[in-house]
Formats: sequence, C-alpha cells, structure tokens
Amino acid sequence: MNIIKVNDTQMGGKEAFKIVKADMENGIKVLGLATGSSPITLYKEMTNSDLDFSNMTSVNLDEYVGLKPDNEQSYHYFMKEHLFSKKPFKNSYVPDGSNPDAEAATKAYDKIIEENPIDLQILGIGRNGHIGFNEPGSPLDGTTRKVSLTESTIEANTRFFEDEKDVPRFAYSMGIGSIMKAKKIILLAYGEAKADAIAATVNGPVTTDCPASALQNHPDVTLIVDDAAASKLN
Ligand SMILES: N[C@@H]1[C@@H](O)[C@H](O)[C@@H](COP(=O)(O)O)O[C@@H]1O
Repeated sequence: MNIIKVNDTQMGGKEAFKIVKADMENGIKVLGLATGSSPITLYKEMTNSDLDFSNMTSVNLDEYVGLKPDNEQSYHYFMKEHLFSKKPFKNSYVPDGSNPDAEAATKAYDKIIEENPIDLQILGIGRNGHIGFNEPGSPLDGTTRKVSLTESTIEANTRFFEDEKDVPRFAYSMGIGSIMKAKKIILLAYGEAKADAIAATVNGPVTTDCPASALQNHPDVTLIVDDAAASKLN
C-alpha cells in the first residue's frame, strides 16, 4: 500500500483530489464514492474545481435501510448536499434503502456495479475497520448485502441523528469483493479514533476481523492519513 501522510483533512482532500483529477484526465469514467466525514474535504475540492463530471458515473458504497432519499440522514441526501447538487454526474447510483425487499435491492445494485466497473473507489474506514458498511465478520469476497450495524458503528453515527434510537440498524452495502474489483482505491482516515483500524489494515493479518485488511491484497491502494490516524503504524 502506498501511504501519504498529511497534516490535516484539508491537505488530505487536496492529495486525494490530485489523484481524482489526474485519473479523470486519463479518461476514467466511474468513481466509487463514500459518505462520512472523511471524504468531505475531497468533495469540497471537487466542487470548487473546474472539473466537469457530466460525463462521469458514480456508484456509492452504501445506504441505510428504511431511509428515503429525501431523508436528511440518508446517504442519498448526503451525496446530493456535498457533491451532486453542485457537480452533477451523468449517472449517480446509491443503493435503494427505501426498498424493503433486500433480495431485490441488493441484486439490482450488483447489476449496476457490474455494468459500471469502478475505476477509482474512495473509501473511509470505521473505527472497527469496516469499509462501506462491511462490519467485522463480513465475507472478504462478498457482493452487495443487507448488513446489521454493530453497536460501535451505531454509536459513531449517533452524532448525525437527534436520538440514538433514530439511527438505522441495517444498511445495504456494496460487498468487500465488489470493492476489491475497483481498479484503484483511495482510503481516507483522520484522527486518533482510526489509529487501531489503520494499524490493523496495514500491519495486521488479512482477516474478517478487520474488513479493510483485505485491501492488502489489492494492487493499487493509496492510504491518505493524518499523524493521529497513522500513530499506531509499525
Ligand atoms: N458507511 C460509512 C463508511 O463508509 C465510513 O467510512 C464510516 C466512517 O465515517 P467517518 O469518515 O465520518 O469517520 O462511516 C460510515 O460507517
């Protein structure tokens, strides 16, 4: 893995943007996108840039089950607010969390991923090493699935909701196998709360205990981390 150390999230956004820009100049067509606070500075760089995304397709990692796209806590809403309303893409896909039929929703999303092979995937990481919403124990070769969120993830996400009981307990998430098919991956991690997960991702064994450790088997991964997130690396 290629590791880029940055001073802060602003610089992290700029470093990630450089890669996005260069890859777009080289003709990539499909970006895999993530939610959470980590990619926000990258999305700011993208929206402030003069890059044109109107010929690009985006495929997002995940969505809460039970939230409609117009729900302010949904990942549809997050993406619209941070990126798509300012920089429209040709097509922007996010799993359909409003579809209670998990089988149909996940199959439909797998088809979208298959038809739009991801050139560059942006990832954040959960405190427990999850990527997308693939919590510890997720199959490292999985496709899109309905997942139960762990207590630690629910707790981490409570900050975005008025009440902990409003945090959805389930999500539809692209699987780790699908993430691994992306041609290139950038993982963004900032802050001390991510230090253990980053150490396990880079130095630990490849294990379902740390879903992001699967990235060790990918040929083109760049980690953009600040000093705190990198503080437990060997
Ligand atoms: N499903 C998302 C992940 O894709 C994201 O990586 C993680 C970390 O979020 P943050 O960047 O806010 O720490 O949050 C959620 O669980």
